[in-house]
Amino acid sequence: MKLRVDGLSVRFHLPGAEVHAVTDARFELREGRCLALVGESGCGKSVMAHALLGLLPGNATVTGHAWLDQDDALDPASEPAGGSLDLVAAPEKVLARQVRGRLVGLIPQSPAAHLTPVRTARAQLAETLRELGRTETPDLLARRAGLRPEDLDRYPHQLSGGMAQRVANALALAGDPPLIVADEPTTGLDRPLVDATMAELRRLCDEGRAVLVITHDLRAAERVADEIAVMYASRIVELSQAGPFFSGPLHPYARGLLDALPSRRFVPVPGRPPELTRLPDGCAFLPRCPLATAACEDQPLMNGKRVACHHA
Ligand SMILES: Nc1ncnc2c1ncn2[C@@H]1O[C@H](COP(=O)(O)OP(=O)(O)OP(=O)(O)O)[C@@H](O)[C@H]1O
Ligand code: NI
Repeated sequence: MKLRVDGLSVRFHLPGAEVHAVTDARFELREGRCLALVGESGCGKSVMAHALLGLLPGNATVTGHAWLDQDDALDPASEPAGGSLDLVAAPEKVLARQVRGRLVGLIPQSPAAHLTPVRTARAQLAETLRELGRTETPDLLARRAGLRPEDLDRYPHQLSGGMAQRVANALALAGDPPLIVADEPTTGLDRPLVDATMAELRRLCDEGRAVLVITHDLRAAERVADEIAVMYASRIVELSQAGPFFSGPLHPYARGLLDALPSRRFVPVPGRPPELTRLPDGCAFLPRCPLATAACEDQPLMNGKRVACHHA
């Protein structure tokens, strides 16, 4: 299994404005690997994830491709067997019946908010298993996710943050999908739970799944990721192996993000990102960039390199 995102763009149409939420994203992610997508709030991370699952609202236009190559999927019986499926072009029927939960599992941004308040965790797991045509019991699924059977008798408001996270993980894994997308899986969790969640994602990866984790917690990303994609104002501006990235980020924005960490210089990137309704023709980071020159009025592109910057 391999995900190949190729020229993916998302625009939202609003009265009198167009939001450039994702622009020309390109990356690959294969089984056994974890890619962390990092960047400030509002840069387009969740929109990218939702585009892969066909979960965007009606005012969105998605262009480009997101190929899911399934030649060696975890479960060879999964439909459609073999071949490639373009998640962007796939009709909703295919996404609903074959993709969501079966090929791509989503661990949503706030797990508790995605659980139905009036039903126990067990009832929700049972329903998801039934929909996916799986024969495992909710208890087995829960045990794999680190929950005790008695936890499943609880309603969402009776679950701690960590337990709600585990229920969300169990739901995302119910259909044994080869690709997991985790959108800010550690929001609101304390440090030990962040570390436990990251260790769990790493385990899913080491079992042979592909994991795309979205986070603005670089320390968490460092613990789990093989590769890092840095997003700024709708574009991926650096795409690198994790080791070289953390020892020497190339994009001035990526350097700024790392310098902002308490364990490093603890100096935030000055200024604010631009509005996605009014992006400049050139480099969107120009007004905040210590390296900017007149050359930056031309949009820097990755063109197969690690970084989109005229000066890095
Ligand atoms: N339905 C929509 N209509 C219009 N604009 C939208 C819609 N959904 C998202 N956006 C805009 O798309 C941009 C990207 O949002 P997104 O949720 O992907 O950010 P993010 O990087 O995930 O941020 P965060 O870290 O805060 O979750 C934002 O400017 C947001 O306002
Ligand atoms: Ni988000």
